[in-house]
Amino acid sequence: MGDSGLLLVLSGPSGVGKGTVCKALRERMPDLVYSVSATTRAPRAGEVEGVNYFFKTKEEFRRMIEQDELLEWAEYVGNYYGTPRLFVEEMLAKGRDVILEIEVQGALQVKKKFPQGVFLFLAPPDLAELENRIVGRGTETEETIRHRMEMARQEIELMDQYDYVVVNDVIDCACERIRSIITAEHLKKERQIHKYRKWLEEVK
Ligand SMILES: Nc1ncnc2c1ncn2[C@@H]1O[C@H](COP(=O)(O)OP(=O)(O)OP(=O)(O)O)[C@@H](O)[C@H]1O
Ligand SMILES: Nc1nc2c(ncn2[C@@H]2O[C@H](COP(=O)(O)O)[C@@H](O)[C@H]2O)c(=O)[nH]1
Repeated sequence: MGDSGLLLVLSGPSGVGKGTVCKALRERMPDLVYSVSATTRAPRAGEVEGVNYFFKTKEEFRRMIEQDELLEWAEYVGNYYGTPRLFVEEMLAKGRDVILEIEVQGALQVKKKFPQGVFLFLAPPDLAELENRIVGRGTETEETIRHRMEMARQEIELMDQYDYVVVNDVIDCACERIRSIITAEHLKKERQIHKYRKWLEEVK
């Protein structure tokens, strides 16, 4: 057992507010490292290469898969999304807490590879509010909104596979709930490390 950082996986349906809550959380917890994903989706207005995403062609993305450069990846509503593996591993090894903001198929892949991660499902107050948020963001076509809402219904069914469900009713409240979870997970980990060191001393 090393002193590596926590791997936090924030997941949930499109439009629930993962990006918004994650941004608020990072402002409150500046030491938290954000994992920038790779995607084949086209950049939205204002999105910056290397900040919001690493934008890739489908060929580039497939090459990343073949060369085992991704911790997880998924095809979501016609595009590929994935987490660059090396960056996450290096940051964790340095003892930094890393947060992934990813959809559900990818989160469940990470859970298989890295069960000691902390898996958080961000849930909407209800489906009508979820749809209001996706529509209100103004980034998707009607067709994509319909597809993302279909995905949301399937994703919500999987929420009991997560360690925590956090309702994003009010941004500040959701953010504080996640902050409390991170604090509690750190205390839990420190207690485990302490027990492990004590055991090592006893068997010396
Ligand atoms: N608690 C909240 N109350 C009201 N509106 C919210 C709340 N949280 C987020 N929003 C709004 O909902 C919209 C979607 O939020 P956001 O883009 O953060 O969702 P997301 O889960 O990251 O979506 P995606 O998975 O598609 O990237 C945004 O317009 C955001 O301002
Ligand atoms: N499995 C992964 N999902 C990811 C990753 N990065 C983002 N996402 C999720 O995809 C959908 C759509 O995102 P959008 O930016 O097009 O709205 C959303 O749920 C993101 O959280 C990733 O690396 N892996």
